[in-house]
Formats: sequence, C-alpha cells, structure tokens
Amino acid sequence: MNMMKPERTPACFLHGNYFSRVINAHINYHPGPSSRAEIRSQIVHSDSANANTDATLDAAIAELDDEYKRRATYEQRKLERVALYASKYVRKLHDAYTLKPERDLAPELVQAARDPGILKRLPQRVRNVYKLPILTEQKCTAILQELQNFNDACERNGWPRERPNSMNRHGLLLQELGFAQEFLDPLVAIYIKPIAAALFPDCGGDSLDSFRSFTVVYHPAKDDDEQHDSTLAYHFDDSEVTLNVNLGEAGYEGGEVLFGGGKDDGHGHTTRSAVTLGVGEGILHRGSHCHEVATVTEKPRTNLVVWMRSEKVRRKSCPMCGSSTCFE
Ligand SMILES: O=C(O)CCC(=O)C(=O)O
Ligand SMILES: [Fe+2]
Repeated sequence: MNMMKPERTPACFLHGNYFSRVINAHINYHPGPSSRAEIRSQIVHSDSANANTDATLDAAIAELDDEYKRRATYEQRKLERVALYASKYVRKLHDAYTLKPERDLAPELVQAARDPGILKRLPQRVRNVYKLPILTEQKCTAILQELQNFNDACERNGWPRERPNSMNRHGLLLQELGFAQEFLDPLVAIYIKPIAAALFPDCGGDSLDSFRSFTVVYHPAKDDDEQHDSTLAYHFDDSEVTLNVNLGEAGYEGGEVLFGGGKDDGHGHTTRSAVTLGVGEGILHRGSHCHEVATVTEKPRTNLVVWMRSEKVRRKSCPMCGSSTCFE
C-alpha cells in the first residue's frame, strides 16, 4: 500500500537555487561563458558583495560546476543506486523499516494525530514551530544502527551514496533505502498529515501528498572538514511543511535549530529563536520558515528530516522559484 505519491523533482532543479559555500549564498547557475556575470549580478546587492573578487568567483564556479554535474546526472544515478541497494544490500534490523505504532511512536504523537487541537492549545516556545515527541528511543536506535550497517556496507563495497541536498553533505536519502513503503509513508499519511492539516492549512498542510526524506549528520566543530559538517547555513526548505526529528545521540551539545523569519518577510531576519531536540523529539514547521543549525560542539547529532509537499500548492507556485510551470 503506497499512501503517498512518489517524490517529484521541480523543473528548476537543474539551474535554480544552488548553495555556494564559497560565497555563502543561494544563487541560480548556468555553466558556461556567462556564468561569472550571472553570479556577480546575484551577489552584488547581497551580504556577499565583498566576495566579488576574481579568486572567489573562480572558486565559486568550480564548486557550482560540480553541483551542476551532480544535478544533470541526478535521475539516472538515482535509478542505478536504488537498483544496486535493492539487489545487493542485506538488511540487518528489519524493525527499522516498518511502523508498529505501540513500539515506534511516542504516545503524544498518537494523541495529537487524533486531536490536533491539543498542539494549538500548548504554549509555543517559538511562534509557528510545534515541538512534540515523535519516535520512541528504541525506534531511533534501530534506525541509527541500520543506517550504520548500510554505511559500513557502502564503505566495504565502494557503493555510491548521494548527499541529501546541496547544503547537507552528510546523511542518507531514506526513500532510496526502502524506508518509505512500510515506515515513512504510513507515518506521514496516518499521523503527521492530520496534524499538519490543522496547524498549517494556509500553506498546503491540508493537501500534503508526497515527501522527500533524509538524515542529516553533524559532528563537533573540531572535526569540521570535507568528511563532516558541524553546522547548517540559514535557509528555507523545499517543502510546504517540514518534520524534523532528532535520532540521537543523547548528550550532543550545540546543534539548536535557530528560526528567523518567513522567506517572504524581506531582508530583516535579524533575530533567531532556538529549539533544542531530545532523542525522538521533533518539530513541525512551515518549509518557508527560515532556519539554520547552530554549531555542534559535543558528540555527533543525527536528525531525520521529512520535507512534505503538496502538488496542489506546487502547481500554483514552486517553492524554490515561484514558477507555476515547474510541476506541469
Ligand atoms: O539539522 C536540522 O535540525 C535541520 C536540517 C534542515 O534544516 C534541513 O535539512 O532542511
Ligand atoms: Fe531545513
């Protein structure tokens, strides 16, 4: 039973909304002779204006060209990975892939799905961000152990893995590993959708029909190198509503999710409100609610992120580029 539709990639994916670490900005990118002018025209009025030197532009173009190659071959490589994992990977913890509500779900989530009004009545520490227990510790541990087993198999066999998105370098795309059918699909369809419909009807929370799900992994700042991320820059999500659940490990420090303004609120995003998540706890927020992750200073932190989407909303306006033609 597949209760949610397959994930769809917007037409703007090939050229739109690249994240450049070098200039710390999101920009559109077309490789070729006019790429330098294209980048300049986009950063000249932004905070990154001081990055407008030849050396910085060269470094940014190298980085953006790599990202362009990743995107241009994305669909083909995805098909190959899914076929490879399905035929070669031997699952270890089968419980990680299924949903048994009494074993896996926090009672607070089950109750909120029955009566979403509860969440509206609770005091919110950060406006429009709803925090509640989602998964049991046992479920979080099973998922983490299974992902570790999968990563070990990839290392041993030299199998390819894809980064979750252009900002997060480390983590795994959970649908490619088979976590959707019996775990994430029912989790979203039965438990999260009624809550999102009650909390966020204005932005498509009442018509969610697909999602993209991945883990994000951060290590303490001292380990920050190509192998690790310790933080995540300010952004909005490619979602109508996002579910973000901490999987562990207990006792990480830093790593608060810091919320600012809505993506259409202009440039005055000067203040941030912090949310810290314990193991199994999650937040629901609008995808357009901008946020970043504070530097992790102790122990690794792994979160499960579900970017939930509504085709109805996307046919009117793509959240990444605003066009009405990206999902035709
Ligand atoms: O790590 C987190 O808590 C947030 C991740 C996030 O914002 C994202 O992947 O969109
Ligand atoms: Fe995000």
